[in-house]
Amino acid sequence: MAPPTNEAEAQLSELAAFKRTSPLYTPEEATIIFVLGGPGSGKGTQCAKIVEDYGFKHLSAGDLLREEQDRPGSQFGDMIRDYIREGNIVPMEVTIQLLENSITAAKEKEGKTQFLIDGFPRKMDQALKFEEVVCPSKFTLFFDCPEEVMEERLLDRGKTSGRSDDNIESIKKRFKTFVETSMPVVEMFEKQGRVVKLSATPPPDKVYEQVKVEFGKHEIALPKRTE
Ligand SMILES: Nc1ncnc2c1ncn2[C@@H]1O[C@H](COP(=O)(O)OP(=O)(O)OP(=O)(O)O)[C@@H](O)[C@H]1O
Ligand SMILES: O=c1ccn([C@@H]2O[C@H](COP(=O)(O)O)[C@@H](O)[C@H]2O)c(=O)[nH]1
Repeated sequence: MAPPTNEAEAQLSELAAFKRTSPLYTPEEATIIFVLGGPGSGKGTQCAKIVEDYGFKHLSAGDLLREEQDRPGSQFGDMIRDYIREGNIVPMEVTIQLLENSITAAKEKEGKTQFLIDGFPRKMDQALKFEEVVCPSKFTLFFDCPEEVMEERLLDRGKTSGRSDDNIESIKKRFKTFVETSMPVVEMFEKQGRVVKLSATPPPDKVYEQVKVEFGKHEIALPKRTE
């Protein structure tokens, strides 16, 4: 077990986003789509397709946390490693600050205005705080998938992914966290009429066809090709 967890956790309230009381960006300045679904439901696979066609910036909360975990000198590295291995949700301050930094960088350096936030928010406090201090979301794309399908996909991915949590023990913990901690977030957004729910069981191209239909309904247009 990594020792500096408490020390790292004690630093969290010092992060810049948490000193604000209103969102950094308006929905006109940044179109935010949250992408949720159980572990292995195919969020990353669909995000890659959306990026190719629609030009969104894809920000995976899990990838950002893994990068921070491996960044030399990170004060949060050991803490993140423990949370991920146990399938738990890293304290929201870290994840929100990483997402905010990436959104700002993509806006300033790449001129991006549309963002897919993949695998986030996974816990109620993250959902509320992100919309309060970073930007309100447009809607949540939710990929619905049975556990047995997700388990088979993750075990298969685990043969080559090198991920510390693509093993049966961590997968079971991640499913539990998803049901107990993340589904209430989806249910809250659903009550607000802000969820687009799709079946993630068909093959990737079939799932993507549903995504495109829903994007059309929500007036998310394909960029005009110049050539
Ligand atoms: N519709 C699908 N049908 C079959 N296999 C799929 C489908 N979508 C994704 N996969 C495969 O399942 C595995 C998990 O997909 P992916 O990484 O996109 O899921 P994820 O929801 O982003 O997972 P995680 O939350 O664990 O990061 C990958 O190996 C991927 O190739
Ligand atoms: O908002 C988040 C998102 C992710 N985590 C942790 O990362 C792992 C892996 O996430 P993937 O989306 O499957 O790549 C997840 O199990 C959590 O431990 C998080 O803490 N907060």
